[in-house]
Amino acid sequence: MTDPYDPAREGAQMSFDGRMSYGDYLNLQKVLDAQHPLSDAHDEMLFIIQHQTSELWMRLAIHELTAARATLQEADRRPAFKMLARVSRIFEQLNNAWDVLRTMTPSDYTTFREALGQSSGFQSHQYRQVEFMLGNRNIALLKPHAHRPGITALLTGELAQPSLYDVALRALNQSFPLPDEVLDRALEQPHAESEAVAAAWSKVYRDPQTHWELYELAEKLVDLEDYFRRWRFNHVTTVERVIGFKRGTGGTGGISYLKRMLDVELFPELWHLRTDL
Ligand code: HEM
Ligand SMILES: N[C@@H](CC(=O)c1ccccc1NC=O)C(=O)O
Repeated sequence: MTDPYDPAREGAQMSFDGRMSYGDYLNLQKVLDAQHPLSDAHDEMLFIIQHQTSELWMRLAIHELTAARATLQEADRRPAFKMLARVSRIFEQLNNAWDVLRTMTPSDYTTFREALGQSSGFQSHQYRQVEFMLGNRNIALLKPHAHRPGITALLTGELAQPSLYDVALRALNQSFPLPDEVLDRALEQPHAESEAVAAAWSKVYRDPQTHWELYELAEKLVDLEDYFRRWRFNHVTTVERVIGFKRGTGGTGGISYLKRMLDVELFPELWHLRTDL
């Protein structure tokens, strides 16, 4: 009989007493100890993990968007493109994750929906931060966080900073001067569509060779919004599939609210210029 294969013979480290191991580095004890279903429903674990993993990916998206926004204000903007491409891939990842959640039927969900009380993704502060960073700003949506001063400060701080699109427009302004009302807008509000901005981006798209960096930036933004729209669509479709037209636990009309959000345009000029090219 041969001895069982032992990776230690070729040097695998097998002793972690006093040495940092995989779980230590990743703080797995904390992460894997954070799932506490409130009911006996089998599918509640799926529901919790689906949301927790989404929040982790959003954490990375915020990290990347923060760095991309800073980099777009530097002399060499190109490293930002890689970060923006990564954010699109994160949304692709979140989009694919709906396939797992879709295995939960309305019958499965109703077994634990009541346990959720009035909690809802509507109160996700990371999601709200992503929306605010991308420029979909609305001070009314700070209210669910009023009881958490730290989070309110974070979101209010976000509304005081230029959005990703604002910094892109400042870059555009260096080649095609834009009106003051575009550059000095009230930051806590969403960007208002502007003909001057559309005209400037159109010039970029009519001569990409000359304006390659702006062209690349514009396409990275369109790509990002494209994936973000798919997330919204997957969400509303899953919601209709699972709860139909019931009101949301967060108190909104449910499908009616989410359908309204499908109309949001983050970078309107970049979509509208295409008709006239
Ligand atoms: C069965 C699954 C789900 C159902 C039935 C559902 C339902 C809803 C409903 C009805 C709303 C509207 C707000 C309200 O509650 O009144 C909402 C908002 C929201 N949900 Fe979900 N959701 C589901 C899964 C998810 C997942 C997996 C995420 C990922 C994090 C998520 C994130 C959000 C966010 C961020 C909002 C706020 C959207 C906005 O303000 O534009 N939801 N959801
Ligand atoms: N709004 C959902 C509940 C829900 O989906 C939810 C509840 C708690 C934590 C995250 C959730 N996900 C998205 O809204 C509902 O009305 O059933």
